[in-house]
Amino acid sequence: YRRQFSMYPSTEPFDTGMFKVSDIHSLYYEVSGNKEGTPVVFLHGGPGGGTDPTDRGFFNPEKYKIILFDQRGAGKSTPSACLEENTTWDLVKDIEKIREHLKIDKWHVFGGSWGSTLSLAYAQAHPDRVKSLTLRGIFTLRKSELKFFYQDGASHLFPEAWEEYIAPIPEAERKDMMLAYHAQLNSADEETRLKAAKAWAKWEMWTSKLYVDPAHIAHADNDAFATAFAKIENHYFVNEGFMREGQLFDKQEIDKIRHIPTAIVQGRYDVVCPATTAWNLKKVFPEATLSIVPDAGHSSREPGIAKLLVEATDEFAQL
Ligand SMILES: CNCC(=O)c1nnc(C(C)(C)C)o1
Repeated sequence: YRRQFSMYPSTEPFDTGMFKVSDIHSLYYEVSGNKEGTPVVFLHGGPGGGTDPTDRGFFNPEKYKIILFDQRGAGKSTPSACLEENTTWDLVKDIEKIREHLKIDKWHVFGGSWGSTLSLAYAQAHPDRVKSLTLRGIFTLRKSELKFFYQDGASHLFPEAWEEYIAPIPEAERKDMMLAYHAQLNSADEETRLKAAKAWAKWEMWTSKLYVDPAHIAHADNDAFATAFAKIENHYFVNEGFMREGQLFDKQEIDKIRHIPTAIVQGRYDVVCPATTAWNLKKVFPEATLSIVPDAGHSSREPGIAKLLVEATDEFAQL
């Protein structure tokens, strides 16, 4: 099955639930695959993107106990799109709370885009809990990365989509798009919030694949998804991920994880999280393997990216 489709079939979860992690937040989680298998936690992107049942397909269900959860305010977690007590470090604590709740000692960690950011932050905070790292579309929220995607960079490759992205923002405010969107995404006016959320989400869905995928773009038409995705992403980005610039590359941080078996998979034509960040990571973390997929953009569903991600998890399942 895998040889033909790269990814595994999604098997139904044998455990799902809502797990209270603070006075405000409860997280949706699910466990599928092999109850006695080696555990892996999937960290979704965005932030605020939420999980999809097909995300289980990156892992052999006969070998892995597969844990998916929706991060604070994302997907089925409640309250939806809530920005209170929602920072990188709250999420790192949540991952540990879920690990303890499920009585797991150590687990594999898998994350793409924002999920790669959170995977690195979690592993550097708790290296003794991480069996391996599978990372895709490396994103570390440095100013240059955010500027390229939201202010001046990807805009030169997708001019028609860029015009739609800037449309809700008055000309006078376009010199700082993230800040201008922050005002509209948090407006008291619901129509303003929703219009901005859809335009923000649509920009990312338009640019996530090498070949523009109308079905992917259609995700931005879902009010609840667009609102959570846009509000939470923008909140993290205007706060630069609640990290020092380049923190995840600091020598004392990287040295905590250089012993962990790590696979990096990066699309050559990823315009959301360009390859320069994956290259920067490889330079400070030479023990990690880096595969640059010649015919792929950002999405984990690009055929060349999905294939290498599954090859990595197949290999790590033996650890
Ligand atoms: C800048 N955000 C990139 C990211 O984490 C991301 N891009 N798409 C997603 C979803 C697939 C979760 C929608 O996440």
